[in-house]
This record gives sequence, C-alpha cells and structure tokens, in this order.
Amino acid sequence: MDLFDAEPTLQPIPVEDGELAFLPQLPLALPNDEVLRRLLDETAWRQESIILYGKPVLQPRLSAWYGEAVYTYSGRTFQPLPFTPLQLAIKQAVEAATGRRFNSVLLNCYRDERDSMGFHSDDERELGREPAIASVTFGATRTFILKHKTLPKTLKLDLTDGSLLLMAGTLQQHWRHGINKETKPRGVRVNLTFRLIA
Ligand SMILES: O=C(O)CCC(=O)C(=O)O
Ligand SMILES: [Fe+2]
Repeated sequence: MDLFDAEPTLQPIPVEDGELAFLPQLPLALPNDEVLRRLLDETAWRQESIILYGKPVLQPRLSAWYGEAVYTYSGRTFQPLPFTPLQLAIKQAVEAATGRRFNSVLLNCYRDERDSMGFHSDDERELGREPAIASVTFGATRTFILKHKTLPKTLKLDLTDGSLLLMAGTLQQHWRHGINKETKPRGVRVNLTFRLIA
C-alpha cells in the first residue's frame, strides 16, 4: 500500500458484537448540496403507513425504494423503481469505498427535526445473516443511535453531510438502531441505505 495515498478510507468504529466503519466524506463528482437537491427533486417520495394496533399510521418521514429487488418489511411488499443515474453514481462510490456490492437502496427523507425512524434491526431474511448495509447521508446532521439488544450499551453517531456509515458482521443480530425526533431545529436530511437483497 502507498503510504502517501491521499484516498480516504473507511475507519473502523470499535463496537462489540458487530462491525461499524465510517468515512466522513464519500468521494463524489458532485458537491453534496447538489446531490441533496437532486435527490429531493428526482425521488418518487411517499409517506407510507404502517399498521399499529390495527390502525394505519403515517410514518414520520418520506421514503422510496429503488433497485433490482422486491423488498418486504412490516409485512408489506415494495416494488422497486429502477435505479436513477445519480443513485448508480453514489452506489459505485459506496462499492469502491466499502469493497461490497449492493443491488437496492432505501431512501428516507427527514423533512425536519420532527421526522424520525423507530428503533429496528435490518434483519429481514432476504438480507442474509450478516448483511452489509451502507448508509449515506446528505443535508442536515442527525444523531444515529444504536442500542444493544441484551447489554446496557448505547452508541451515538452524528451522521454528517456526505458521510458513509457501513454496518456489517453480526451488528443487526445484536443491535437496534434509530433516529429520534429532536427539539433543536434541523433542516432536511436524505439518507440512503444500500443493501444486497438475495
Ligand atoms: O436515516 C438513517 O440514518 C437510518 C436509516 C435506516 O436505519 C434504514 O433505512 O434502515
Ligand atoms: Fe435501518
């Protein structure tokens, strides 16, 4: 390896029972604000509802599913739209940075500080037992919280504009993660989680 290689690389974040790695800025040909603007414009955003105690409840965020594989979660099936050229460019950068391959992306838009994502593990069967999930953020910083399922451990990571977080190994088996609502004003944030669906 070239010691003077300027190419930034993913840095492991020490965590037990899983793997995490972070890159503050994913190398892309476009500036982050341009990517954010285009993701907001070009994505077929929907506010999905989930069934809670027998009643449909709107999710507190917008989302969209793109790529090459049908996806099921919370008992619902989502048909993907084909990848856009911008998504393919981001996917290529993510694959180069992580050395992993992906065939699908879930996009989430947090319109402001009141939008959130409940605690969950990305452990659907079609992701496999030790899925690699690459999370890329554009726009406002939000705190990504990980809670261990059986140990009294919590990890908080600020996911900043242009950053890449890789979750891998047994992380989804042992941890849940989510994004809480905040009281401090936050601008719009788009997060993409790239996945490999069997
Ligand atoms: O917005 C985030 O950083 C989390 C997204 C997430 O957990 C997911 O899409 O499964
Ligand atoms: Fe997730």
